Amino acid sequence: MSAPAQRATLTFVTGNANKLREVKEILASSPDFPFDLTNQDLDLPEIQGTTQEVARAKCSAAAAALNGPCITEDTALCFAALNGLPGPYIKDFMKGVGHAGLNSMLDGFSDRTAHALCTFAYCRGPGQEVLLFEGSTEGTIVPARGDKKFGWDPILEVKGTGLTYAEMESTQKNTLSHRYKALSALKEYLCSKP
Ligand SMILES: O=P(O)(O)OP(=O)(O)OP(=O)(O)OC[C@H]1O[C@@H](n2cnc3c(O)ncnc32)[C@H](O)[C@@H]1O
Ligand SMILES: [Mg+2]
Repeated sequence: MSAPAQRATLTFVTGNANKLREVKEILASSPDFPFDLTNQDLDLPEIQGTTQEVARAKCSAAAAALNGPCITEDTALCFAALNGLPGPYIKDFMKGVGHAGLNSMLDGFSDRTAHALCTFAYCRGPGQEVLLFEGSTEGTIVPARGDKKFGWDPILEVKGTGLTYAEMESTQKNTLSHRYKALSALKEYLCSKP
C-alpha cells in the first residue's frame, strides 16, 4: 500500500503568539488550505516605509534566512485624522504610550475613526518575488474595553458591532477581522496554484 501524499510545509515567520493562534484558528475552518503550517520566530529587520514596503522587506529577509518558502504578516493601525499613522509603527506606539496614550493622540480631532490593516506576504524562496495580500477592518478608537490579552484589541471598536475586538469572542473576531480578510485572500491565491 502506498503512503499518503505528503503536504508541503509553509513556515509562518512571526514572534507573535496571538497572531499565530488566530491564524491557526482561522485556518482550522479551511481544510482546503494546501500547506501544513509551521512557525519560526526569527529576528527580522522591520524597515521604515509604507505598509507594503515594510511587508516586502520583512518577507524577503525571512525567505533568505530560511532558504525556503514562507509567509510573514504585518499589522498596522491607521488613524484617519493622522493620515494613516501610527500605521506600521503601531508596535512602538503601543509600547511607548499604551491604550490611553493612543486615545489621547486623537484628542482635539473630531474624527476618531481608524482601520486595522493586515498584510500577509508570501515568498517562495531567496530572491523570489514577494506577493502581498491585504485585509482591512474599519472602526473607532475608544477608551479600552474588554480583555487586554492582544495588543490594541481593547481600543478598536469595530464599525457596525458596538464592540471592541477585545470584547468579541475569538470566533466573531476571526470572521470579520483584518487578519481574517487578508488570510482569505492569501488562501484563495495558494488554493488556485497547482
Ligand atoms: O513577529 P511579528 O509577526 O512581526 O509580530 P509583531 O508583534 O512584531 O507584529 P507587527 O510587527 O505586525 O506589529 C504590530 C503590532 O500590533 C499588534 N497587533 C497585531 N495584530 C493585532 C490584532 O489583531 N489586534 C491587536 N493588536 C494587534 C502587535 O501585538 C504589535 O504590537
Ligand atoms: Mg514585528
